[in-house]
Amino acid sequence: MLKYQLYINGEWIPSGNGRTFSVTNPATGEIVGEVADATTEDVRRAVEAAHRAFPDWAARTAWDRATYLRRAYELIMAHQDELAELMTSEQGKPLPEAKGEVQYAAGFFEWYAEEAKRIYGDTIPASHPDKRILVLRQPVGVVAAITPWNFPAAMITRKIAPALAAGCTVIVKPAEQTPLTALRLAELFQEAGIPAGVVNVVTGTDPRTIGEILLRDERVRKVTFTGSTEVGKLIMRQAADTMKKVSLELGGHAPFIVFEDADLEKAAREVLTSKFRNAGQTCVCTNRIYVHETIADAFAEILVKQVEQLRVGNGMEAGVDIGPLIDGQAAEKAERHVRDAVEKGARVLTGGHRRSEGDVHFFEPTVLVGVTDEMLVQREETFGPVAPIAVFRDEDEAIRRANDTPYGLAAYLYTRNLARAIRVSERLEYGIVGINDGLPSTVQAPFGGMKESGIGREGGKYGMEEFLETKYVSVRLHD
Ligand SMILES: NC(=O)c1ccc[n+]([C@@H]2O[C@H](COP(=O)([O-])OP(=O)(O)OC[C@H]3O[C@@H](n4cnc5c(N)ncnc54)[C@H](O)[C@@H]3O)[C@@H](O)[C@H]2O)c1
Ligand SMILES: O=C[C@H](O)CS(=O)(=O)O
Repeated sequence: MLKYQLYINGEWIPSGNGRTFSVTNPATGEIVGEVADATTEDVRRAVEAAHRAFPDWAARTAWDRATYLRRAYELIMAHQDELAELMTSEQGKPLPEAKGEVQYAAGFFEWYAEEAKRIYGDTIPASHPDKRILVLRQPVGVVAAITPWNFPAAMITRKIAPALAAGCTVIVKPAEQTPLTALRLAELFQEAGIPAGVVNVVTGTDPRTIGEILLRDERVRKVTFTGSTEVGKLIMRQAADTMKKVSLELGGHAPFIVFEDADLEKAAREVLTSKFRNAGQTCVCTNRIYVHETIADAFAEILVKQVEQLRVGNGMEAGVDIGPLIDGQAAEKAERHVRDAVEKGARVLTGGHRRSEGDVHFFEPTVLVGVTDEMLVQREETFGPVAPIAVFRDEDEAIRRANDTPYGLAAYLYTRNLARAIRVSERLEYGIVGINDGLPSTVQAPFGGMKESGIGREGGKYGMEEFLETKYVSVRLHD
């Protein structure tokens, strides 16, 4: 069983009170790790370490910082099999998905090792002959990064790679369900030679208190949070007291619109990819499927055939497509959404059953038809393997219903009509739109949401902006 301490100021140290907490495998219920349960003093020590390390790290050249990021990329890739198994053991996703996430996570270090060298400023023609105008881009400072359990590696590297590239230092607080991957990554950052205090990892069972300390400390100049909209709103309120910059990657409720001219087999494949990745536990998973009324029955039949090929089980086993849900609450929510839909008139074409034993919770991949917008599944993020199909009559109706949600993270549509694809993608109120593409996420593109799905973007050149301040320097030339 893996045992980890806190990683603060380049050292591995126990919690101030020696307390630890267990990490369990959601597929078996077995304890797979024991990690330190940080005290308030430990968190303050991490902030102090990041604060002290910042001036030197910020003063290094971008080329110097880039060498560390590149080495981190190479180390993550060299350990991808080990990291994938560790991830599956604590989060449950099938091993091939875990390996894909590790490669995706490493990709942010590869991308930002290059992007570090392209943090350009400006000179602006002055309106006064004796003045010169310079615009500098400088690192924000100490960053607090709070991350979720569903992507234990990528949600960390998508934040800290640009932060380090910009010259910031970071305190990472991973989810209590999946700290092992974060701590193994910290070992690799240490091996890459990233200086003490530049990256710090604190783990704990009291995220509210840890968050309050990080948000209250004026030395922390930026908080970047990925998680539920509810907690994101709290973080945003807390950040106001010391005017921290915020990046919030929050909940989603993605619609997938299948138009009457779609290739039904291909459209069903894209819906399947988007809906059932990580057992439906991704923020960009399709949550609502709107199918044109003329093709709804044929589409549902094809989707069911594809869904019934999916194998549910322990993600460590070859051939498993759907791993366990993270906990009993997740299984209860999926069950509640199916029950509510059926009570209000929906029909289950496949799946619909929870398989729970002790702390282990599986949920069959499920397809519902006859879904209407009054049902919970159409109003709340399911975060589970439930695919509800509703029908629509025309394009305007589909767009109106797709936009009728407080969320605005990802949306999808399938059509072979180019004009319609562009027209609809422009009218969808979402930060990410997939046209005939159920898996748009990639390191070089901006990832993020509108409305209550968040603020800011991660990935690509846009992700660097979140960790930079813009400084205007005016120079008067005196004789
Ligand atoms: N937009 C994205 O990129 C993205 C990515 C992954 C997950 N999510 C969203 O996250 C949710 C699921 O993840 P989750 O269950 O880990 O979310 P969560 O909000 O419960 O937890 C996220 C992180 O915040 C911490 N946290 C919890 N309460 C806190 C508090 N009061 N103060 C400070 N930190 C606190 C947790 O320990 C964890 O590290 C879903 O809604 C999903 O859509 C969004
Ligand atoms: O759950 C949210 C992640 O951002 C998923 S993705 O792999 O980036 O699409």
